[in-house]
Order: sequence, then C-alpha cells, then structure tokens
Amino acid sequence: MSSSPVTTAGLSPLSTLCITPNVALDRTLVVPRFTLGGACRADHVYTTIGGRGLNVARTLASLAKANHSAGFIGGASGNMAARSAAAEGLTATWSHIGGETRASLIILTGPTEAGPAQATIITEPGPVITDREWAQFEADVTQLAHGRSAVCICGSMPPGSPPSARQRLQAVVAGHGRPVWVDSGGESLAQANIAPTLGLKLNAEEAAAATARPVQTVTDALSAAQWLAARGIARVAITLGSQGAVLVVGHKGWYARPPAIVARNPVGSGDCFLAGLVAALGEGSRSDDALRLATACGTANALATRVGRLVASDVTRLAAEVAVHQIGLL
Ligand SMILES: O=P(O)(O)OC[C@H]1O[C@](O)(CO)[C@@H](O)[C@@H]1O
Repeated sequence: MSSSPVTTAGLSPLSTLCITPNVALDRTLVVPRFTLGGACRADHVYTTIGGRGLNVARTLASLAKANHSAGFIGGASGNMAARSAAAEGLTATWSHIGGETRASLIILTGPTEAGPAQATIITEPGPVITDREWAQFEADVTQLAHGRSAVCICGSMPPGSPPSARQRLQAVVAGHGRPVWVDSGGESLAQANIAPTLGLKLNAEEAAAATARPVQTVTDALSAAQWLAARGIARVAITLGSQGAVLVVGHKGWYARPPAIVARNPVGSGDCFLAGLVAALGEGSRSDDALRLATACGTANALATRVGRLVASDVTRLAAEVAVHQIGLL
C-alpha cells in the first residue's frame, strides 16, 4: 500500500474535514420507464465520485464553504473517482489501498403524472481494507483533522475495517472541542464515543435501528432524537424525506417542514442536509436557523438530477419557505 503524503500546508484551517472511508464511484442512470425484470433504456448516465462525505463536501463547496475530503481510494475505479473529485475542484487527501473502490448504481425514474421521482440505489460492500492500510488511514486522518472547524465521519465502513472503526476515527479527530458529526447506519450509536461535541445525523431507517423503535412520523423522530440526546449526544438530527427533519439539542427540539416540491433525485439529500447544518453552525447560527438551512439544502438537492450540485438561489428561496417550529420535548 502507498499513501499520498499528507500535508496541511495551504489548506484553510477553518475548513470542514469530510471523512468517507467507503468512497464510491456513483453511476446514475436516468431511466424514464424502469421496470424490475424488464429491458430498460437509460436517457442519461452520470458517473461521479460519491459516498456520503463526498456529497457533504460538494454541498459545502456549492455553499462556498471550505472543505477537504479524506478516504480510501484504490484500483481503476478509485483513480476515476479521484479524478472526478479533482475535476469538481474538491480538495482531498486519499489513502491508497490495494483493493478496488466500490461502485454504486443509482436508477432514477420519473417524476411522472402518476407519481414522484423514484430512486433505486444499489451499493457494493467496498474493498477489503488490511490492518496496515487502516493504520495508515488513521494516521492520515489524525494529521488532516488538525485545526479544522468541524469533522464529519460519513457512511458505511469498508470490509476489513476494525469492529470499532467509527469509535477509533472519532477518537483520533476529537480535540479542541471541535464538533464531530457522525452520519451512518444503525450501529452508529453503539460505535459512537459519546462526547459533548458529538453530533449524530440519521435518516428515519437508521434512527429506528439505533433506537429499536419505529420512526415514521415527526413525533416518532422527535422521540428517537430525544432518546439519543438523553444518552449524552450533544446534537441529534433525524431526516424524514419530504416530511422534513427534527433537531434535538440538549433539552430543546425543533421541527422543520420543507415546502412541497417536485423531486427529481432524492439521493444524497440527507448528506446535503448535514452540510447545511455544519455550515450554519460553523458560522455561529442558532439551532433553528441551522435546521432551516439544512432542510433547504436537502430540498434543493432533490430538485436536481446530480447529487450535491446546489444552486445558491434555490437554497436561499427554499430557506425562506421552510417552516421551523420549536417543539416541546415528550
Ligand atoms: O456509505 P453508504 O451508506 O454505503 O452509502 C453510499 C452511497 O450513498 C450515497 O452517499 C448517497 O447518500 C452515494 O453517493 C453512495 O454511493
């Protein structure tokens, strides 16, 4: 294994470090008439670097906020992914591995008169990481986290990562009281080092898995967020798709309802939401204003076919249309 020399020279110390251990090469097919088991034709194909932290990074970039990415990259698909990041102007320090970066297939269909756009996403497990590669990654990330304003640890862990991979990453990036956000699946609570700087961002399915309770409605999400906050997580955000999102900070909670839109691609809206939250909180915004921007970013993402390419005027317009209410905790 070889690793890019890590250097923080020239990087903005106020930037957010977006860690995506399981980088993906996202191949999005726009298929007007998609049927399972049928022979379907795509109208358009887009191939870009993906993975939750990369979507956070490109959203931060479209909000003109400094960011830097880190993740494992390997093989031909890894090279393509790295080139795609560079072509978008995303700065990154990659930890090179012997395995092959995974691909994700995203099939977009609609919207039609019959209903909204549907996204089907198939993700591969990812390359198997060796102990040596993981150790190098931890060392890279430790160095890259130095002086950042916030760190996001996003998405699934590739096979071969240590069982306590998220805890370890959290431990090495913790420091100077900077916020650390974890955005990942159901085991994230068990793997989170509960710390006063920890933020957790989950979708409804992940929140249900983390709390072992159904999360379908705003009330369910509020109750799950409150349950997680009671375990010492400083900020808990749960997204509910077109229903909006809740944010619980200590003993206070807020609900944001987005305006109704015709969604073209819901994939990555949760990642864009996190970017909005991190950007607003990093500027010292109040929790309700941060939730408003986050919800506007998630909604703006759904308006476009390509993930995370937010149009600033859409975000501003949508933010004015998001209704944010403080809600009494249950
Ligand atoms: O890290 P996970 O949860 O496996 O998901 C990865 C996939 O999700 C996305 O980040 C969208 O949220 C895609 O860009 C990527 O292919």
